[in-house]
Formats: sequence, structure tokens, C-alpha cells
Amino acid sequence: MADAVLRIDGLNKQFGALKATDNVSLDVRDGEIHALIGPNGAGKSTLIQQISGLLRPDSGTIRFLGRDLAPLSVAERAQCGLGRTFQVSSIAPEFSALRNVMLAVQAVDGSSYRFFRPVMKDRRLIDAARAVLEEVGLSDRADIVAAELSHGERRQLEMAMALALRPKLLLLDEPMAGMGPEGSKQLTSFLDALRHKVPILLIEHDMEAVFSLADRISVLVYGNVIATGAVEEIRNNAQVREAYLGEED
Ligand SMILES: Nc1ncnc2c1ncn2[C@@H]1O[C@H](COP(=O)(O)OP(=O)(O)OP(=O)(O)O)[C@@H](O)[C@H]1O
Repeated sequence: MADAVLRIDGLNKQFGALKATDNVSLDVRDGEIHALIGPNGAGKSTLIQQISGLLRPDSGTIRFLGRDLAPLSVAERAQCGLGRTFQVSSIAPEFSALRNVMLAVQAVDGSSYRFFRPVMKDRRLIDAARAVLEEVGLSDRADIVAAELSHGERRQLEMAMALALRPKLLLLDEPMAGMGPEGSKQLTSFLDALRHKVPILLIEHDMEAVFSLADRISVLVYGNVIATGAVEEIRNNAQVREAYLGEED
């Protein structure tokens, strides 16, 4: 069995009386896309925020590449290789696609890209940013101001900004949101190939994408993981169907 890159054990988080994360344990292994699904309010974002460091768990552990994340800040977690995209865009609309990627790299990698060097003149930074734009299929749009990119292209750009940091795990929060059918198809095939470079924890409401991409799925309901398994197991799980997929086929 592949090694766990991320391992969450007995995680709990309450907001007042509400258990938003209720004794959650799950792992993400090398080479896999592990999808996290669940109805609105199930606690998916709360879980992601605890992994990325925006929220502190009440109890339980999160280990990343064998290391306990508890003492690390958001930035330190990113420096360790925890990459993510956001539900809310982190793109600066007035800058070019290329510059957005460069800024993303700089934000985390302050030590190797000194701020006293004019950012647009740093060849190494530019080359790295161009390479990653090429990876996501956006190289011919590198010099376009982000505000002028289509919705789908902005999602590609967000992916480029996350990948520019060469993450060892990618947390993707609803990457298909707002994509048309063509965009979703493209992104699906991109993620399909990407899993071999970087394992992914995928939060997604688009069930077609989840079922075609996920190696494993965990189902979260009221903060609780009610099932983890391969696609067919989850599709056929009576409790899951009742709680979440009841309307399916
Ligand atoms: N800061 C907070 N204070 C109080 N309650 C919160 C807070 N953040 C989230 N909650 C509550 O915790 C529960 C889980 O919310 P969360 O946003 O994690 O769900 P979700 O599965 O990501 O939902 P969605 O699919 O709609 O994004 C919800 O009942 C929500 O109202």
C-alpha cells in the first residue's frame, strides 16, 4: 500500500455546541486523488482550514510527510509543501498571469527570491513561472492581465499558482465550481494526470468529476466521516445513498 502523505487522526473542532469536525480520521496516499464529499455544511471547508492552518483543531493530529503540523503557521505549512487552491480567488486581477504566478512563488519562498531584486527581472523566477503556466496549458496567455482571462482560465491560473510552489500535496476546494462542461472536462483530464506528480485531497460537488477522478472517496456528514472507500463501494453504500446520494440514478 502506498505511503500516507497526509494522515489525520481523531480530529475534532466545535463551534459552540456544533461539532463541525467530529472525530475525523483519514489519509491521502502517494499517487492518489482522495475526494471529500458531503452536503452543504458537512464540515469540508472546516477540515481543509485545519489542514492548511487557518483553524486550530480542538483535539486530534494532522501529520504531513510524517511531521505534526500543529506548531506550524499557514506559511510554514506551505513551505513544507502543502499546496492549495481556494474557493475565493487569490488572483490579483490587475497583474498578468505570469506576474500572478511569480507573486505566488515569492509569497512563500521569500528566502531564495530576495525582495530587493526587481521581481520582473529575476530570470529564474520568470522561467519557473513560465514553465508552470505551460504545465497548466496557459502559456499563450502569460502576458494577459488576469482580469481579462475567462473564468476557466482563471481557474487554470490558480492551479498554476499552487503548482509553482512544487507542492507535495494539493488541497483543492471545489475546482470545478463555475466551469462549463468543456472546462470541467479539460480540468478533469488535467487532474487525472496530475495525481502522478502530486497527491490530491479534492473537495468537489460535481459528482461526475468525483466519480471519474477519485481513487478513494470519504463522505462527510455532520462533521463525521460516515464512509471511506473506492468509488463503487461508496456508490453502493446504503448509508451514503441515504445521507447524500439519495437522488442519484
Ligand atoms: N467560524 C464559524 N463559526 C461558527 N460556525 C461555523 C464557522 N465555520 C463554519 N461553521 C459551521 O460549521 C459547519 C460546517 O461548515 P463548513 O463550511 O465546514 O461546511 P462545508 O461542508 O464546507 O459546506 P459547503 O459545502 O457549503 O462549503 C456549518 O454548520 C457551518 O455553519
